Amino acid sequence: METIVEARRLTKSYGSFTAVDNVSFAIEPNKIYGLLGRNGAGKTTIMHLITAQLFPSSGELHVFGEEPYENNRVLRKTCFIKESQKYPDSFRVKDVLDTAAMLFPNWDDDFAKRLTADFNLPLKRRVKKLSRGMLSSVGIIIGLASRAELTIFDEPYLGLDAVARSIFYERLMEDYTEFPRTVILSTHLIDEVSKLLEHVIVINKGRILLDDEADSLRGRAYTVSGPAAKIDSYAAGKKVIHQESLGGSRSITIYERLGASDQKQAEALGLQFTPVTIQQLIVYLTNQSTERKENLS
Ligand SMILES: Nc1ncnc2c1ncn2[C@@H]1O[C@H](COP(=O)(O)OP(=O)(O)OP(=O)(O)O)[C@@H](O)[C@H]1O
Repeated sequence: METIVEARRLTKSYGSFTAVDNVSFAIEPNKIYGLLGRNGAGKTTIMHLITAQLFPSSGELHVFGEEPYENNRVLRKTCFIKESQKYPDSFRVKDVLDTAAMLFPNWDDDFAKRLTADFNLPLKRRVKKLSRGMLSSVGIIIGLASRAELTIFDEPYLGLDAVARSIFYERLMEDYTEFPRTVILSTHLIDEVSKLLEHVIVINKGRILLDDEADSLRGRAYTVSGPAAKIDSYAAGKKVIHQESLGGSRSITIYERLGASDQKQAEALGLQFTPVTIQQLIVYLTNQSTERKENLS
């Protein structure tokens, strides 16, 4: 099957500021991607490039094998749900859903109705009278019921409570299992979504910091803790990406897979291991690259 998005040396500058800097990546079909990174990293800019709302300054971008600009073949297969989507003032929830039904060829009206009930959305209420969280659920319903081959959610849940967010994750997983498609999810709630993600792309200051399968990232680093002197001797020659000390104890996170000989060495020293979540890994790596750049400048 064809690659859904292919970016080669993609760059987007705003005046003298480069928001997306020479990035290359591929989005494969029928996978859920996490597009992650700190505020201002360049995630939304990348999503706007993919959905033809921005032109690249340089580099190549193909979506469904074609350039996306003013290309209806590409755009009708794509659904982009953004944080603060605006709807016409006169529209009721029903009008918004009816309009979406006309735009997306794979739209499932029954599914949209079930989701509307799940999120307790009043179909007849004017959109401008909805609460912040309700407005977010309108976007989520459109993103799910569109069943677009490429569905992109950019921080879709401003104001959405924890129950509604978990409904979103459950419905996404159920529907994706039955109707596989490509989903890009950009969020800061990494722990919450990490079970859904199959592939993770981390952007940092406009560049790609990580681009890997989620399963592979799960074992990529580990934390080891114990008395400071023993930890220091264990850390020698290893790539430490984070450390914390409290009294005479120290805990360090090592950016390596835990090999059998490391495990033996740590056990001989009486040290304790804990796994590192994807969220922790990203926090440590993005902090580290910020610190490194600040030290160099
Ligand atoms: N139209 C614009 N003109 C100038 N700079 C811009 C413009 N749009 C975005 N930027 C800058 O580009 C950088 C990347 O912004 P972008 O919105 O892509 O980040 P993001 O990763 O989506 O951040 P967040 O997680 O906060 O939404 C930021 O420094 C932002 O200020």
